[in-house]
Amino acid sequence: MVRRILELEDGLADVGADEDTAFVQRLDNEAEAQQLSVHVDAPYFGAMVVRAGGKTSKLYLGRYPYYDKAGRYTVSDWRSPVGQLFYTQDTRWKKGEVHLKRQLDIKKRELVRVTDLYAREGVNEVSAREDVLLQRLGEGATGGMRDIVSTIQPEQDALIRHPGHRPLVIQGPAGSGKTSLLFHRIAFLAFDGRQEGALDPRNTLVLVPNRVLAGYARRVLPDLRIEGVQVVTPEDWMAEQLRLNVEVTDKTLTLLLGTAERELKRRAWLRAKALGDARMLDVLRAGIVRRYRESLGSERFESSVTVNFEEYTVGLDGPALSEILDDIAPRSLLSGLREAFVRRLVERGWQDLEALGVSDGAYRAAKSQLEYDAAKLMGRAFRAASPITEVRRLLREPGELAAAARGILSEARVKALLTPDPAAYLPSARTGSVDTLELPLMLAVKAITEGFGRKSASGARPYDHILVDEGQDLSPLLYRLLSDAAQAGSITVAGDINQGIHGYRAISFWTEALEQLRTSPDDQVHHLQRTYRSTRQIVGLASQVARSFARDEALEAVAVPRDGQQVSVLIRGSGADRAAAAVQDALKSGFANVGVILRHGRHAEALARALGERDVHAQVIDTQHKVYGGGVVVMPANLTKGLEFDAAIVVGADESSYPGDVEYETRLLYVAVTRGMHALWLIPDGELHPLLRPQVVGA
Ligand SMILES: Nc1ncnc2c1ncn2[C@@H]1O[C@H](COP(=O)(O)OP(=O)(O)OP(=O)(O)O)[C@@H](O)[C@H]1O
Repeated sequence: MVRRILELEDGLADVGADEDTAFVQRLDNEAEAQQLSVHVDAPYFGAMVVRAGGKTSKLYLGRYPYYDKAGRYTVSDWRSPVGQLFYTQDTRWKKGEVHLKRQLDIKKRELVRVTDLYAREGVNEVSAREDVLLQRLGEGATGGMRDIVSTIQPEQDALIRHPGHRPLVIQGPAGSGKTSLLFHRIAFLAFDGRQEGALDPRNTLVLVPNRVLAGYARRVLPDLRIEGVQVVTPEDWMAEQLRLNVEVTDKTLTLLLGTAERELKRRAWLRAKALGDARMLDVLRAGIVRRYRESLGSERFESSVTVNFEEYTVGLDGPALSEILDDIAPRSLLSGLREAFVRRLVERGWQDLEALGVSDGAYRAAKSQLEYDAAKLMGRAFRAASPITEVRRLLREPGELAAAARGILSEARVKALLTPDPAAYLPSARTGSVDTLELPLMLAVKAITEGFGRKSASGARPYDHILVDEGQDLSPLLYRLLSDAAQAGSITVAGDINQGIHGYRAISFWTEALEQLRTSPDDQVHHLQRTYRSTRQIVGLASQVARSFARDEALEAVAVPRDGQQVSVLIRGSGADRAAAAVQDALKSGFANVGVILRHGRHAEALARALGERDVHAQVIDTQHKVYGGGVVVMPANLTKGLEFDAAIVVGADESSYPGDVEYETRLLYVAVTRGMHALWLIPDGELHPLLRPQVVGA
């Protein structure tokens, strides 16, 4: 390959013939050299001997395909149908049979290791695959998400290749490869050899819980050769759809964590649940339609066109206009009620004009007059209120809200909805803010009135595919909106119901998401159980924490058989001394990426300063606006969601940091202790958290 690249480059300087031919030849050579250059360091990772049509041949499998013109050195794409044979336990496919599957570990042009995954002589495929995997998992973290192309496991492969237009919901414990799987799924769906047709990555949307994770995960995209994917947080996506540039608050969470008053907390919880109910879309639509209908009652639509010096007038009275409104209201959200109303009015007006004898030749002139008059009517009757104003007005006017909600929500939900906001007394940002509970409602109003979706030259269009990471934290209402924002059934959701930290405003069970996304009764939740990130010692401890709040829906994690050092608990000395000692220990053990995880972002700076005084230099990531690029960092637990480190050091591994009776806190503790790949240090202030203490069996 190197020789060929050199040949091509030599040729670039001097290509004979006339100038046009030379130009085309040069482009060809450049393209070939470029195609080859990505292969040089590691051209393939797998080889297979297959027998098909009476012929035995050897084929290679790589990250990028390469088709040698002479046909001697062909590398097939990992996403191709033949690629799938490599990842699964299957040895037969419709065209023939596999005789050998061999893993070739190549690093920087050197063959490091050869492992036969399957040979007819009887290698145990399962254990050989495991050996390769364990080898890979023992390697260090990279500070960004890794591509797992060469070691995709059979259970992951099946999900990556799930049909693109069928909704897919994946439940998996921390470290089971959910985020990796989502990004590899985009690469698979974008593969141009797919029978269903490749999707354009620029038309896909990936939602991740925070901006730090978005940056971390985005780094795997170039390796997978996908470009233009929009990776954002749900809040940022909603704000962008609404063209809002304000701070997003979560007052309910502040209240739930900040008050001891049970009754207040109960009311805040129930109100938040009601606002996130999927049927709120119907409530809002009913409210808007009712108001529009009331205004239309006293309106009249009239439009006149002059054809051949003769004037023709059509008109519709209030009841006829309301009928049109009722007819279009239940339609798709994408285009919006306002535009659909104008379109229908124009259609209807034209029909009436035709009935009066207006000929086809006058259509264009008539249409633009009708559009003008329809827009004028709409301006009068449907006062354009921004989604923010609309939602806030509705939430302030219990009478109107109750009238819209009756018959749609249960009495209990209506009551919860009408509860004045228990968190209203909390201060808001001076520059203006919206609350995270309001955002999906505002987006719903926008969808109902103006439409929403991916922006394109011809208006809003559905996304080719939407992928959601940490999907347990989204509300049923948002799922309902997302299912309309994507092509039918083209949505993939991954998450861990045990890592859900926003129960008050999110789904409680996966079925609540599935109900909104399902296109057939066969669509079910898929479960992952194996976890790849951490050693057995770390997974054992994390499972202990998870058991305190585990849902039946989530299977307990099973660690791959990889051992590491025991989890260390540091007791003596000041918190900063112990944290500094742990970081130094980690670095000495060869761990380059070390996460010092504490409960609150507001303490991160002080801790980093204290570490600095002890000659330990750490970057602080205390807000979503900072980028994690590897090395030693101090971070609050909530921002570490989805990230991983070689070693994690949990500072404040105690009940005063994570109160045991608040599920939000114990779930956050679970997130914190599941971030380390190879080692974990616990640094409690006082006694170790009860959930982290060694369990005494049979006591
Ligand atoms: N097939 C695989 N081969 C090699 N490494 C893998 C494989 N699957 C997952 N991993 C590794 O396991 C780790 C966890 O993966 P990932 O972050 O995708 O899991 P997750 O389920 O999203 O975790 P969390 O819920 O904690 O965010 C990563 O280091 C990833 O590279």
